[in-house]
Amino acid sequence: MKIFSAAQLYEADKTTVEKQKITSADLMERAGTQIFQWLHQRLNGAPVPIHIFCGIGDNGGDGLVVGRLLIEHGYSVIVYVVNCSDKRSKNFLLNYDKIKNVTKNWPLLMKGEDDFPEINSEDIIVDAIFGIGLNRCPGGWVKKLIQYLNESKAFKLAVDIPSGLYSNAPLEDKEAVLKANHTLTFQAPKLAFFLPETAVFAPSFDVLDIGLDLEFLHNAEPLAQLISKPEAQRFYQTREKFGHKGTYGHALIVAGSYGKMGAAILSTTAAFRIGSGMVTAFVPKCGYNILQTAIPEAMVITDNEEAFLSDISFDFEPSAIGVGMGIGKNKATVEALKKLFTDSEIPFVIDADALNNISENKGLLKLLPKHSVLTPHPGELKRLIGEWKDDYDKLEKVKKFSEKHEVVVVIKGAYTITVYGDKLYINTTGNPGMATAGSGDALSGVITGLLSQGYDPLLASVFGVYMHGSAGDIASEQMGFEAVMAGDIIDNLGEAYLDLFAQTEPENESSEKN
Ligand SMILES: NC(=O)C1=CN([C@@H]2O[C@H](COP(=O)(O)OP(=O)(O)OC[C@H]3O[C@@H](n4cnc5c(N)ncnc54)[C@H](O)[C@@H]3O)[C@@H](O)[C@H]2O)[C@@H](O)CC1
Ligand SMILES: Nc1ncnc2c1ncn2[C@@H]1O[C@H](COP(=O)(O)OP(=O)(O)O)[C@@H](O)[C@H]1O
Ligand SMILES: [K+]
Repeated sequence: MKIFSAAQLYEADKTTVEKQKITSADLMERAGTQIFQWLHQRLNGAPVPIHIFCGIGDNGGDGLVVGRLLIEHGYSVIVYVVNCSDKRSKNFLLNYDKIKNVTKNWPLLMKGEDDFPEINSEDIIVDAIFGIGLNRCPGGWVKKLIQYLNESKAFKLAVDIPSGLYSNAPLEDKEAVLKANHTLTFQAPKLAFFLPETAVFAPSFDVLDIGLDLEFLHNAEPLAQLISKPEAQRFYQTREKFGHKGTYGHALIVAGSYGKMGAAILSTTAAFRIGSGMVTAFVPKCGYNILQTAIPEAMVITDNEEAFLSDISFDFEPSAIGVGMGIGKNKATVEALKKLFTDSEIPFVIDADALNNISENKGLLKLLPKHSVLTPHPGELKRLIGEWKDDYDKLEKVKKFSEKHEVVVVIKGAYTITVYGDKLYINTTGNPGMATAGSGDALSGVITGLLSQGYDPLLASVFGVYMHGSAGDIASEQMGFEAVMAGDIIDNLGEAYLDLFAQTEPENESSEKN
């Protein structure tokens, strides 16, 4: 699914009105109707008080449509107009008149703090104050209203985007944004929903299709691509009936040091589980027995040193190399990395201490084979590219870094973002159960294993991140977030493959009605 900027959505809006020969008010009616249906399906006529806060733009107009439809269906609704400006939009005014036709009273005009209503914790708040047209940070009593609503325990449903959040620009004041419980967003998710500083305001969302022009949306260059199951299914490369272990490549995992041999075990196992034909682990001497015992399927080559890596030499040609997990920062290891990068031409997956060693010896970057994959968590990324002002600044810096060094950068996190040149791919799988030691080692093994099978570096990254998160989701469903360990993510990679093409249960009839 594509993520568009606010400007693109306004364009899509305009094109749709022209091509479908409808008015912008018709489009607003569609949008408001979708929100109404979402609520109606869930509330099924329940007499719960619904407080709808409408701004004076088209987001407010949507709120008025929702209010009118709810009132027509007998719900208990109070509509407020957050009267922060005289410049009411045309479609706001049209729907302001229309709502008067279905209710005896005009909506309540709010002009300041004295007008803040009492809201009970069982009530529902619909936030239609500001949408993607926000052009400055909410201040004064409107900011106070947002804070007042945030303090309420009532369920908060945001229309299109939580008020105070820019769809694709940095946060100015985190005290002036509505903390929605759920957001119903029109046509396409907004970039702000996926970035750490702003995602907290939209922790869950549904995308409502309001029928914007498909041709426009198809041709528009998105800000980012969202990677869900349909995209992952397209990336999957079928296993051949007559394939043999050589067909699926020979991955080399260069990992481990004294006390951190687990990292090597996790990456090696993950490379196997994602489908690598053969995997060799290159470890310090102290890891020999450990690896051979833990993973009989793997071949093991050892360094001359007992406790760390000092000379990474091997006499075969791997189809992919994953390096860095638990290797430490010994001087000899830095030299070994220099030689490894210089001698190899195939793309690497570079993780953990290999990244930290690069950060401290930036010259190493120039030696990386083109299209290598770097998998930093936020701390490693900071060491690599320096501090950033906000999430948007971070993305711009990573894009430049990716372009300059011709590498794929996987920014790990709750929504892992893969960056290649100026393209962004945002992953949708994964959960807080994966915030556990070694889950990153599992990911680097997964991506190395996919590279070894012939997935190109960008695909291996985007598909690998999806599969890793999906395996984590399956593990969490089975055992709960807290109990998940990195090994459980790896153990469920097979289930993640099965899930990729599993038939979903048909919805039962009653939930289809309405
Ligand atoms: N573009 C589309 O595809 C569609 C948009 N629709 C709705 O239209 C919304 C966008 O509507 P608008 O462009 O009218 O903009 P908004 O309704 O988001 O709000 C902008 C209005 O509030 C004012 N404003 C902005 N920031 C303010 C602040 N901090 N303090 C006080 N006033 C402020 C602006 O000057 C403007 O009048 C969308 O979010 C969506 O809800 C839907 O009705 C239908 C389709
Ligand atoms: N809250 C979360 N939601 C989704 N995925 C997460 C979450 N926390 C961590 N992860 C994933 O788990 C992995 C953690 O990697 P990393 O921090 O390198 O761990 P380690 O260094 O312990 O191996 C990443 O792939 C990250 O995206
Ligand atoms: K809103």
